[in-house]
Amino acid sequence: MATEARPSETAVDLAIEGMTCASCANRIERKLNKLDGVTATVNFATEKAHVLAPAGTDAAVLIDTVEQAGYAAHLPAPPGGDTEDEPAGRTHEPTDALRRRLLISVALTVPVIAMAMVPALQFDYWQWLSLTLASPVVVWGALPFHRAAWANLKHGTATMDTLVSIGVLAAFGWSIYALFWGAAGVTGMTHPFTFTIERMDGTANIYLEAAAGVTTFILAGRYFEARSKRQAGAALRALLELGAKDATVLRDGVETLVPIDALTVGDEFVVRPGEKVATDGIVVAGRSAVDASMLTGEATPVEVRAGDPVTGATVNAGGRLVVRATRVGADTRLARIGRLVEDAQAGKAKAQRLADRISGVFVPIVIAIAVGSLGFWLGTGQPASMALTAAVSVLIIACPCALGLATPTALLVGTGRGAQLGILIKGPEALEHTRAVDTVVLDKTGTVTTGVMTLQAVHVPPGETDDEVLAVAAALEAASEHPIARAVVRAAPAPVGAVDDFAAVPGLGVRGVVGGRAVTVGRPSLLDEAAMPLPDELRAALAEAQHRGQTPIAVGWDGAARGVLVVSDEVKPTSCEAIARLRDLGLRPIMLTGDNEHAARFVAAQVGIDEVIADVLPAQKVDAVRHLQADGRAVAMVGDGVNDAAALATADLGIAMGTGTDAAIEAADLTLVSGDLSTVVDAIKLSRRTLSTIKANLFWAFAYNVAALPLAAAGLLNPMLAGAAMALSSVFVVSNSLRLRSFRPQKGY
Ligand SMILES: Nc1ncnc2c1ncn2[C@@H]1O[C@H](COP(=O)(O)OP(=O)(O)OP(=O)(O)O)[C@@H](O)[C@H]1O
Repeated sequence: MATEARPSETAVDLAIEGMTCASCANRIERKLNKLDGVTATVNFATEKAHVLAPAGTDAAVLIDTVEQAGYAAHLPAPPGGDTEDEPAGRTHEPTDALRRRLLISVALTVPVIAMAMVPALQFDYWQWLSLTLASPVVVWGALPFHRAAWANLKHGTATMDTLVSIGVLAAFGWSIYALFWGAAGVTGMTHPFTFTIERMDGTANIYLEAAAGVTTFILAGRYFEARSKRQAGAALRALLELGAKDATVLRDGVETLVPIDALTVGDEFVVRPGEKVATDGIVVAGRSAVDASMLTGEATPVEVRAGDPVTGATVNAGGRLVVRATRVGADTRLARIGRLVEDAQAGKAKAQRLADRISGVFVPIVIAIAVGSLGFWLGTGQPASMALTAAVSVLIIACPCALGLATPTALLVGTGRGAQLGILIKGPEALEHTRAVDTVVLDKTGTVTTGVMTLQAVHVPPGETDDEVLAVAAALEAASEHPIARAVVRAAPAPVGAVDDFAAVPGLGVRGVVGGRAVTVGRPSLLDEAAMPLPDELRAALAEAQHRGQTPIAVGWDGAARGVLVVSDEVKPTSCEAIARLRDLGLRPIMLTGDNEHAARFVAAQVGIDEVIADVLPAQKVDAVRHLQADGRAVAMVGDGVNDAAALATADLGIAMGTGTDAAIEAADLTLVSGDLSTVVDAIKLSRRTLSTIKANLFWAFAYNVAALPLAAAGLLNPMLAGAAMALSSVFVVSNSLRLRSFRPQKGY
């Protein structure tokens, strides 16, 4: 997850060009971090740098620093703004150039390899034709590697490109020497492969097929890598491009089409059937069904009418709507989703940080091993050709490009696929957290239930009227965001007066002054505290409502309890199945709620949860999670409310409902856009699969390097085969990551 900027800092995102390997990202990161007060994360897969710099830092300084390191940087186009131009103009071009370079190199390399391998093709002096064909490949085909190696050299560093460049040039240089000054150019045939150690003058051997072959294989690896990287990023771009491009604004009854940027908060705009909702807002007129499947993966359109919120980029499936804009530009839900996904993709998993560090020290060590094996074989009296083969193979095989790609590509694809399904994964840490989870703690209201409460009954003692109690309670509750408060306000008979000195007591209720009366609404204990104990008949009504599984709240003012309001909500249609699926996954569901025990058990029984922790205050929710953790459980917490935020952050894995409060979403590791509980299972499964993909990638990339190095140093690997194997390992890692694209939720989409 990318770190948030503090007030004294600014966050700058830069698009970086010219990185060829993960160690380039490391270098840029180190350079930027050397600047005073700067913390930078550079991601090779997304080709972006996320920089936190002291407030007022000029982006030009950062760009300069990147350029000094030998790469190009520029400020990226704003998300949702020029996104159409950006991928078409910028990202395709380097891939096309790379493709041309690759195709020409392939055409020149095939005959070189064929001549070296098939004795029948070795006419007299064939080596000179080989040289003619291989030279452009080694010089021009491998130019990106040479250029990068040169830039590195100037800065006293070495990267993967250094290995490739030295390896290719060494093989080529040797061949030239052998042809012009040795015996290679005069005999009819040489044995190009050195699996067997030849005890003869090494100058009879040339390695042009190796030099050209390595270049071509690595170019191919880079090309496929670049292509896959683009494909992987496409999911996110598709998401950001979902937004409407213009809006039909309604001013003084006249409809005008304006570009989306011209829309401001408070504007009313028209959405005709089939059109996209321009931005987040509240319906002020009309009735329709809105299809939000592109954001939530939820196939069934949702009914909306005046007063209901709608999200930008969703599609109006029914009638004409007039919507008042509440959020525009970077504040919209779509923009926020985009940022969350991008942040997630920019993050680095712990394992990857280790891989980055290793590849940082790896290159010099490899060069040392290469020089060492060259010296060793020469010292033991082997022909120079054999010693050179070993050294070049070491250089080629060691390039741990696959290592650098292991995490970013899997994250890119996994989080991209998640975004399509309405599962927002905050970063690699979130993935690591899903691994061990064995217990899922679920908040009740808004998570297992719809969170839309309705007033069921009003009980008043003699001398009070239902309407008055309700009206006074509603006046106070109008200032609260709680689902209970909304139910009371909705049910109130007439508009009621304003409230002064409003105070919410989390998990207990609300207090304030309405029309000169000091009013308290909430749990009976809150009224007890205010010396307004409930009379017996109200206590009886309260107990009865609780037994029915409902939520009663007490109302009192001026020193006396005035009534009991009973509210309840319904279980979400998908909750029951979701709990069953959580159990299938081996997870233990527990309900944790601030509501009364009876109401909690009533709901729990409907969805198949048998463990209930009820009557907990918001602060105690954290304690409950800690308790479970102290028992050795790895806890996932699913919640939606402000009162859940601390528990979400405390849990090993916090999962927020996208329909919930911002506080909950900020605190969570995963956000489920749809607010559908059954997505929890998919989210855990997708996260686990992404994590295991990362691990498999890292394992294979590492195992390959570790296993192949000694073989190469022993002179048992031909440089060309080393090049092919190296390229294949990168391609393997990237395609393994791409398999995450096929992740399918169990059902319902
Ligand atoms: N605005 C309010 N008006 C009336 N009662 C309230 C209000 N806020 C809280 N309460 C009382 O406090 C109790 C606990 O509230 P809290 O917000 O902690 O949990 P909840 O949201 O109802 O349930 P959950 O923890 O499952 O989300 C409620 O059941 C209610 O009795």
